[in-house]
Amino acid sequence: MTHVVIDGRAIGRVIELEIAEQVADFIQNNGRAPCLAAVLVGDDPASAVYVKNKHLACERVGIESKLHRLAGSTSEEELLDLIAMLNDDPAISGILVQLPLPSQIRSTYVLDAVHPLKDVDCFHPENVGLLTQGRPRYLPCTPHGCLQILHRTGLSVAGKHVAIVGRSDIVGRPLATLLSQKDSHLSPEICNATVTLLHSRSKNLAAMTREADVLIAAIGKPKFVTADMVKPGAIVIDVGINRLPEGLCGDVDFDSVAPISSYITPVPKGVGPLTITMLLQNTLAAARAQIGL
Ligand SMILES: Nc1nc(=O)c2c([nH]1)NC[C@@H]1CN(c3ccc(C(=O)N[C@@H](CCC(=O)O)C(=O)O)cc3)C=[N+]21
Repeated sequence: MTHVVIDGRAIGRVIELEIAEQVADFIQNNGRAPCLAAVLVGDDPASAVYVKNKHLACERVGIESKLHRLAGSTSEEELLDLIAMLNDDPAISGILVQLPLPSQIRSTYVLDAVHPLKDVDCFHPENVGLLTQGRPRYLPCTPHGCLQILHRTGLSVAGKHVAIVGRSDIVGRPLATLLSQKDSHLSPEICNATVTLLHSRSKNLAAMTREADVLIAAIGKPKFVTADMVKPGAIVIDVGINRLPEGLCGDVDFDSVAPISSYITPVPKGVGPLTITMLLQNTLAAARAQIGL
């Protein structure tokens, strides 16, 4: 079967052009640019790459970005103090606390402390609640990236069986919420899915993934999804980013799965770049929200 390898980087660049135009309008009307504050605690090399990619993406669309680098030994209280300062600073539109945080810091406490209007990750319970009720303030970046990939490739999930492997608060669960909702802000084709949310305790996992028209892998296990788990002709979206000695790889065994898929996202240059593009969109939305737009 012929399959299409979806170019997430190219889709991201198209959306960036749209965002750049809106950022230019915002600057013209308000005399200043939206500004993202990124907080990086410790020196995890992968986190450093992501934060740098986010900074470069902000530059491309005209969003300002300020990086706050804290030592790996930073206390929860010190981090909360910084967040309180960023919450109160009218020059800051959005706040991103890069995960994972060092073990002495309780992520939940810290993420709950970010002002809901500045919560560009959509991790705050108020924003998760709004999302769940179908009236989102912000969409979480990686799930939104997956929706955009489907939408901009002209694919549909309406009425189809979507299997998501992985129930994380950051990807799997919000994605299941969005895809199964009655309405979509993007298009009627990107909602109304029948969603199966699979996880480490699921029995007969492969039997269920094989039933899926759209299979989304977000479990953080390198090459977990193999050809025998995929229905021929399925759309396969790989959210995983794993660092192996031989390089980056996703949660899908690309070489065996690609030939039986109809559409598949690669790693890198699949969902990853879209995650960052959607962060830019949320930062612009946050800047607007703060001036009551
Ligand atoms: N508060 C918070 N928000 C996040 O959104 C968040 C986070 N913490 N912690 C880590 C994960 C992971 N994540 C990625 C972002 C960009 C790429 C990305 O740019 N990927 C490129 C390549 C990157 C590379 O070379 O490593 C690609 O797939 O082509 C990947 C993964 C955001 N996350």
